Amino acid sequence: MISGDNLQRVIDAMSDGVYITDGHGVTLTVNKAYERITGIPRSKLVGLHMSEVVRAGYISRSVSLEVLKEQGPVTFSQTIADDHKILVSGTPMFDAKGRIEYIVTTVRDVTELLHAKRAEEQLEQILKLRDHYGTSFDGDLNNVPFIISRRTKDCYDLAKKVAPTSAKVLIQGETGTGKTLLARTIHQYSDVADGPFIELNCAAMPETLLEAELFGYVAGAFTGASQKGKTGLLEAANNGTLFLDEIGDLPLSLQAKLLKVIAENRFLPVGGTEFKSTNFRLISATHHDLKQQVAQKLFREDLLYRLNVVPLELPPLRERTDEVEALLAHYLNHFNSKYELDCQWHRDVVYRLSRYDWPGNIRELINLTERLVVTADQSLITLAQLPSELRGETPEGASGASLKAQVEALEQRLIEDALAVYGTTRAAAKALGIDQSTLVKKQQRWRKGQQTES
Ligand SMILES: Nc1ncnc2c1ncn2[C@@H]1O[C@H](COP(=O)(O)OP(=O)(O)OP(=O)(O)O)[C@@H](O)[C@H]1O
Repeated sequence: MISGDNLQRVIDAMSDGVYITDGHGVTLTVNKAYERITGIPRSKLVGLHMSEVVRAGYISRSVSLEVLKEQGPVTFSQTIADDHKILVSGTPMFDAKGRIEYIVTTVRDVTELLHAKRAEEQLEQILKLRDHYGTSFDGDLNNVPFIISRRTKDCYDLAKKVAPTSAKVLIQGETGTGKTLLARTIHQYSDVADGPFIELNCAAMPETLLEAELFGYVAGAFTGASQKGKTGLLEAANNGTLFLDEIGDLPLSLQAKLLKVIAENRFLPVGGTEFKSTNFRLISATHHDLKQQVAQKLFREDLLYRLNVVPLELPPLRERTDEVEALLAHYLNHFNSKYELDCQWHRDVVYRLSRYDWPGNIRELINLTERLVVTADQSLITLAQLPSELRGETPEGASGASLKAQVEALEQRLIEDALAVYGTTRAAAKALGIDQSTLVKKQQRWRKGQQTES
């Protein structure tokens, strides 16, 4: 049996707070951890009845009194000084006659645990965001063949040179020219390479959503906002890189807010009152001529100067024709192994494609290669398999079909091609200058047509 001083030494060695009363609720002792957690010295408590402890204002609620009332164990959580959250559990100890002899209460400070839980939740949220925004790149950068001509090499050389500095980089280039790949390269060669690479396409969503994604929001900031609030990308990119693609499409109101974030390294989440600090490497990209946008008052001049410390320009593929052959060879290999095929380019095809002007640039080349590989009837891909606009023929009018049918067929092909190049109905519709709903309706009509034919 442990008794007297030894019992006190034992409970003092415990990391949770311990509070012991007799069977009437009179304080017998507390341990050192209890004194530390609550800030109340033992000398002030010993001999006091729990109701007096409450009356004296040391605690707001006594678990021991509740144990006496319930004649059984009781647990609850409480907030004490400095916003500390404690978990209080009272357990009765009965004598041989079934009367409560002692009440032993343990007090655990769970503030740290809650912080850790909150941090865990935030981490989970950030990982989700990264999953959503950071994985469009498939594979390891080192495995990407940097198929680059002299002109593109200059651009990559400059990018690698400025990567270890904190200078802001603005990449200019048409869609599919490799802006994201270049931004990732800068990140990989930068001092924050171990941090996150967070990517946001500013043209992809409406203004309010864009603001919520970037700045995050506090719980209940607006109808439909999640209970927990949401970590914004500005915070998720902390100690890493934030890549803002299509920055030219950032609405003016958000341009002003972004400028402030860049100047102050802090921001207010939507609906929040407390600033959050953040520190990230900013890389932006656009296919627009931002100077022209400034002249049209669509883009803030002060923001342009901030972003454009190091301008990098990725030329369109039609100006890098010496890369086309290598790109065709590389992506043919890639899709051959992906689909376990053995397709080859006919040299006329390579010749023809080297002279094509690739409005969708490298992405169009990749999509075309995949399409040709998976639809090939034979291993040699010849000119006959190329879409007619790439073959350089004009088949329209030669088929004898009605004008309406021919227009429809042309429309269908243009939409299919745009989908192949841009990947989504929204982007394809935008490129073709039609509504997304119109494009989807047409697709549905064609699908129905196919079903009735078959
Ligand atoms: N030098 C290169 N060698 C091989 N593949 C490349 C090269 N540059 C880009 N690519 C590939 O081309 C595709 C398009 O590149 P990326 O997504 O970087 O273009 P982008 O300019 O960011 O396009 P968008 O403006 O539409 O977002 C990607 O699959 C990328 O891996």
